[in-house]
Amino acid sequence: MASRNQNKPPLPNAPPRSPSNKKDSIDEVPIDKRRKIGSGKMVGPATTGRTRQAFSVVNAGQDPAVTSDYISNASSDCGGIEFTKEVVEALLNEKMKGKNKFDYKGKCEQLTEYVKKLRLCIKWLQELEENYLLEQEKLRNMLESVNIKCAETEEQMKNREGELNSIIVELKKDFALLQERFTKEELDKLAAIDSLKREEEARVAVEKVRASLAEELEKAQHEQLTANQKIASLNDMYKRLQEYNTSLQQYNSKLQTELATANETLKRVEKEKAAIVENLSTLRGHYNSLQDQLISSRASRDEAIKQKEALTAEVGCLRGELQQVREDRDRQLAQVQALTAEIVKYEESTGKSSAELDKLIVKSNALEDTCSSQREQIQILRRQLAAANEKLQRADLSALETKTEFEEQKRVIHDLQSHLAEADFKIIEAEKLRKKLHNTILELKGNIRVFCRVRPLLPDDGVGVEVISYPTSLEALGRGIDLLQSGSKHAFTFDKVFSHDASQEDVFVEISQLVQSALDGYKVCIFAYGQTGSGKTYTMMGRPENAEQKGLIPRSLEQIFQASQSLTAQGWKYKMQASMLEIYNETIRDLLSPNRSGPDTLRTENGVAGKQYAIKHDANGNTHVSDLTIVDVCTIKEVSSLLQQAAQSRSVGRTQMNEQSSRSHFVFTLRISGTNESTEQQVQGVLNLIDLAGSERLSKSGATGDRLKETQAINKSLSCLSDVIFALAKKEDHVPFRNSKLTYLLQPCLGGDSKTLMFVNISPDPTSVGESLCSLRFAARVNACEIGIPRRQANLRAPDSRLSYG
Ligand SMILES: Nc1ncnc2c1ncn2[C@@H]1O[C@H](COP(=O)(O)OP(=O)(O)OP(=O)(O)O)[C@@H](O)[C@H]1O
Repeated sequence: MASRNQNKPPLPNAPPRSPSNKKDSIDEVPIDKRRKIGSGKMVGPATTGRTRQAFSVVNAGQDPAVTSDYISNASSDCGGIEFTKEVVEALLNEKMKGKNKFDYKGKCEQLTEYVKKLRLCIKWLQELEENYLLEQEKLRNMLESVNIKCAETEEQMKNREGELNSIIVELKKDFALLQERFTKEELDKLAAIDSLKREEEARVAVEKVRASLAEELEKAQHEQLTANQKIASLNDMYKRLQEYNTSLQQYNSKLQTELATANETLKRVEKEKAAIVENLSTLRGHYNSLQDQLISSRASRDEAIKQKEALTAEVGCLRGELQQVREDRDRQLAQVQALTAEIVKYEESTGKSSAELDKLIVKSNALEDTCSSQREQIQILRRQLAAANEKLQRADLSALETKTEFEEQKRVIHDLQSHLAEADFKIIEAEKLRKKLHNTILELKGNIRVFCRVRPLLPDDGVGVEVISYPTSLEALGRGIDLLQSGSKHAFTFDKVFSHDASQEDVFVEISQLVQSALDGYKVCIFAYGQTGSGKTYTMMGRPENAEQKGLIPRSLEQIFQASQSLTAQGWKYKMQASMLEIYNETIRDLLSPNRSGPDTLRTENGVAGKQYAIKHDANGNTHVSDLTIVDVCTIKEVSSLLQQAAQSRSVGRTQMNEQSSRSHFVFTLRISGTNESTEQQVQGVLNLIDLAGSERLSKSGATGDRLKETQAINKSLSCLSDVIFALAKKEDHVPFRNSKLTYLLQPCLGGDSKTLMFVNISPDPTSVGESLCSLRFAARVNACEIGIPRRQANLRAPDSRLSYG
């Protein structure tokens, strides 16, 4: 009985079987074969196939009589009979009781009944045991399979655990590395923030200096203007004074000549007067002598009269002597007569002389009058001359003053000019610093930079009002552009705006630093966007055969080769690899493939037969195009000939908008690897120069057939580009880079850590104003896009490191 019990289901007092904690092993046991085990209850096994007997629940501690009744009521083949421990124990403890000690018959009947019950019980137990054995067998099988599974799972778990452990170890390592990097990045970030702050401060200071300089410049310009005006007015006055001076000098010389002639006349008149005076004096002398003679004659007459009287008296007395006296008298009389005649004559001549004298006196008076009037005139002239001389002196003085003032002004102007030159120099320096700071800020901000270039009007362009203007305010100078469309003005500001008169050199100067950074290990991407015929190819490629009209690509390459050459002195050695491709109708074409002979070469959908040009980006953000021809280049000459080869292979066509329209996106890539033997440094830069195909309206392009297909493909890829830009600008989680070959190829430039610059080319043609507005709006969106912060690919050279891209 004890050995049998081993295979029996647990009795109510036995400890319940621990349920399996493996869910799957429980699940594997069919529901109808599961049993409930509870205290005080015995649940029979479910039937195993043959009979399906439900176990009923029997209460423990049942009365033996009840048990007996119960058993007696049971059917004879024990079907449906269930025994409990108590029933069995009651059955085993049952005593045969007769009516009396000798009631053997009754006892015998009881015994028979008891044996029957025992048989029934044994049969039930045997069945039960059988069932249990079967079930045990099944359970064992199940247990085995579960064990196998368990072992397998355990094995798997062990393997997984191993894997997980190794992953955990790697993750821990990564974590440590990341933490290290994170702290480094944090430190870098802090340093960058610090330097940004410092640069911000410096920028503010520079802005202040610039503002004060601008103010000073303005003041200086104002001063210069007023000085110029003053100089002009002084010059004017000086001129007028000089004219006045010359007229005065002329007048003076005229007066001098007049004075000379007047002097001459005066001299002549004085001479005449002197002669007349002399004459007069001689006449006067003569007159005086005549007067004297007359007086003496009168005296002698008086004497004679006296003598006559004396003689007459004497006549009386001296009659003898009378005759003589008469004769004397007659003689005397004759003499008197003669003298009288002479006196008369003299008197006549004296009268004549006095008339002449009077005349002469009148003449002299007139001459004296003339003389005095001339003297007066001379005095007046002298006074005038003195005044003129004074004036002249004053004029000379003022001229001298003006001259000194002029010299002073000249000196001031010179000072101002040197100040201006200094200010200009300072402004240029400040502008350089501003640009550098601006670049740094942009680098820290991680924005795509946008330069706008407006091409000049071409003979084929439409005529009308000028639609493009440039603001002149200080903050928008050189950075703003205004577009006029149907009377309303749209203002845009970019990092730089080049007007139609900007030369290729002017444009290159602005990007040369960016190109240089490719040599320093940055990924640089410059692409030109714009309506067809707006000058993208001119900007990127230009006319390489003409030194002045060379575009950015040849100029950038020249700079890179020159700079790499000059860096050899510092121990740098560079290796350059060039590749060129075009995306035409969503298909990549290798422009340097030796199998290509020209644009019309027969190609498969994917380019040259058998080649799969698939784009892939690696973890470092480097782009690889499988099967693409990559050429090692050492000189600018080599690259130039490759560019020529590519230009010949490129798909171009004639459209209504452009004679030589690019029908594909052209991508030039230069990979630069630099190693410094002395410092063990390594840098890996990439320069991507991209000339996009021009956007155009189908209605305007007038395209049909293949051209229409091309135009649709171009517009689709450009619309994918704008979708990407919009998603980036909105910082959406999903950016649809994979929607076109162009956007997928540009993914590291648009969403990565490269330095990216976009040229938006604009046509000034009034009929293209709609397209220009679209381009400018798109460019403004691009300018607002944040990409990653440019990262330099530089490291210390590992002992066996090699170039890893190609
Ligand atoms: N800055 C400029 N100075 C002088 N000529 C220019 C300038 N920009 C463009 N052009 C002239 O304008 C015409 C169109 O320019 P270009 O072919 O570069 O345009 P595009 O934008 O590349 O057009 P597409 O997208 O159709 O290829 C050319 O004849 C070019 O020489």
